[in-house]
Amino acid sequence: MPAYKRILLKLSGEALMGDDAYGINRATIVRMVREVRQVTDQGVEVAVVIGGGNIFRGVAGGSVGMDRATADYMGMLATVMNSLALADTMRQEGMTARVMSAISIEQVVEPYVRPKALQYLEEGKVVVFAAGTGNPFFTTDTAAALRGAEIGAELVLKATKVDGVYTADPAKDPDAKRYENITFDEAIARNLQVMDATAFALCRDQKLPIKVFSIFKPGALERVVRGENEGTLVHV
Ligand SMILES: Nc1ncnc2c1ncn2[C@@H]1O[C@H](COP(=O)(O)OP(=O)(O)OP(=O)(O)O)[C@@H](O)[C@H]1O
Ligand SMILES: O=c1ccn([C@@H]2O[C@H](COP(=O)(O)O)[C@@H](O)[C@H]2O)c(=O)[nH]1
Repeated sequence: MPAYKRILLKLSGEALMGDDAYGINRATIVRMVREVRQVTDQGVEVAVVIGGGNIFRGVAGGSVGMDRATADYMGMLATVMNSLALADTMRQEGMTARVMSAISIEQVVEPYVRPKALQYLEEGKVVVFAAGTGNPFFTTDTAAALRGAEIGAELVLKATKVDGVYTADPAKDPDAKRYENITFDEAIARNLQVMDATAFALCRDQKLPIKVFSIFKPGALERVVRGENEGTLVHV
């Protein structure tokens, strides 16, 4: 039995690369979509925000010397590409998804209109929120917190490359220890980089809990949705 009726799933853009150096790995995106299908099949309403780190980030190497806002708009466009790929893969897997963009690009995807998004969710369609918040100097983690609050999600699920929140970046520090749960205040005070502080602060203020877990661990998403012990819970 699912423990939640409506969730906001933040999917790592970087994880989409799989073992490739760049872009979207076909087998990886199909695997991710099948994980999502396991929870939509149980009647859970799912909205998705996907990152753009597999293509472009405003603050990454490829943007050195660029105007920051311009680079950030490129990053937002990268998330539109990932959103289109995700929705199309969902279609191929027999699901119905709608992409809604925070920036105007109407020949490609429909604009984000909150009541329309709520209608799609009530109809059982997956809604993919593209282009982050629509503003430079933000991230898709903050977009996940924002849209999660707007649609009344009960939980934000951050599906990423690591299996929870650690005392330090586990990709860099082999001695890092994983938290089972941690408060927003502690995550912000310790400057834990798994999500940005803006996203943590927004979720804290809206009392919207976050689960951080690995997108590479088969069945982990379904276990989180069932309320089982998986990943790290960040809470008020
Ligand atoms: N304290 C920490 N605990 C867990 N992970 C951490 C921590 N500090 C840094 N990280 C790193 O943060 C990464 C997740 O953050 P980030 O949002 O950059 O990734 P993502 O979700 O894969 O990105 P995107 O969707 O932007 O492509 C992890 O892969 C991990 O290496
Ligand atoms: O609200 C937003 C969301 C994203 N951006 C830019 O896009 C890239 C990719 O997003 P990630 O969250 O890093 O995956 C990000 O680096 C920003 O450059 C944005 O400007 N505003």
